Amino acid sequence: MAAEAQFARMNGLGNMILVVDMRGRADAVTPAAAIALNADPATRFDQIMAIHDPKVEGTDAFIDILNCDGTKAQACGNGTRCVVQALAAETGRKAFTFQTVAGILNATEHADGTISVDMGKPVFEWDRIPLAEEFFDTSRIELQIGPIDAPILHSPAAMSMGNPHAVFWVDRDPMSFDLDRFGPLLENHPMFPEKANITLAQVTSPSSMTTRTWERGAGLTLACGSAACAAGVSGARTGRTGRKVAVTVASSPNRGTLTIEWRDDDHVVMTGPAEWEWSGTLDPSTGAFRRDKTGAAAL
Ligand SMILES: N[C@H](CCC[C@H](N)C(=O)O)C(=O)O
Repeated sequence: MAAEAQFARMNGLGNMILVVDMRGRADAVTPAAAIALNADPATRFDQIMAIHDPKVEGTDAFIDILNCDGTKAQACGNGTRCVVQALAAETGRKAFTFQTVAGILNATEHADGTISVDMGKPVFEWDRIPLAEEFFDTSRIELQIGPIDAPILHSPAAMSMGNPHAVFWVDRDPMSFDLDRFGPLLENHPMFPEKANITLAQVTSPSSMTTRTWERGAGLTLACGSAACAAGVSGARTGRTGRKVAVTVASSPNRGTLTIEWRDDDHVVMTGPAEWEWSGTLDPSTGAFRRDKTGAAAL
């Protein structure tokens, strides 16, 4: 048993997030705790964002990210917005700098409550995504699913946003595809030695698209922020869209939208909402938890 840690159940466009306050202590949320928390309907989640004391000067915190199957993720856009909202509510500050295993992220809460996260630079080199095969141009890799002469999904754009992504272009609503069937096959395809997050994207105008994602380590989620970044960047990279797009996440409640801008300095900035649901305390080694009685937004 470990000392209890405060946590908040939050969401970003429906992407279910547990923000856990691990500051001032040396232990970590264990994979076993993640699996136990995910098994309880009250705390079922897509990602845990564990806030640790900063490890490098100039950052406010180190963020450890776990998927609901207990594996680690290098990036989580929706979860990062949740962390910003929780820390902004606690401190009154509006701007934060975080360290993750994927690098340093700057984030800001705006006056209207939306949050922008600089998700860093996209990575296109095949061996850094990583892919199992060498591709000079990863904006359209050879990979398909379905009958060989009439593939259902084919030629995705591959890239890393800190975590690996494949974006398949589709010409109808992404909700009309059996992503629960294709998702696991593609996530675990030998092309992706570290697996991949699989997104279907329908371009609806030069400045808008609709997406749906099968997440590595989490399956079908209501929304995935880093996938929206990957789709936005891939749209611009392949000439389908401009560098600023409204990404409607088809699977999210009310088909919510994230704004993705691939800036001229190569950084990708994601802007969208975060929502606090309730708070409690948990044991980060076992996942045993208690819900707070108070209704106030807090960690
Ligand atoms: N939901 C997250 C992505 C989690 C990524 C994770 N599934 C992985 O790369 O293993 C997001 O909003 O960006």
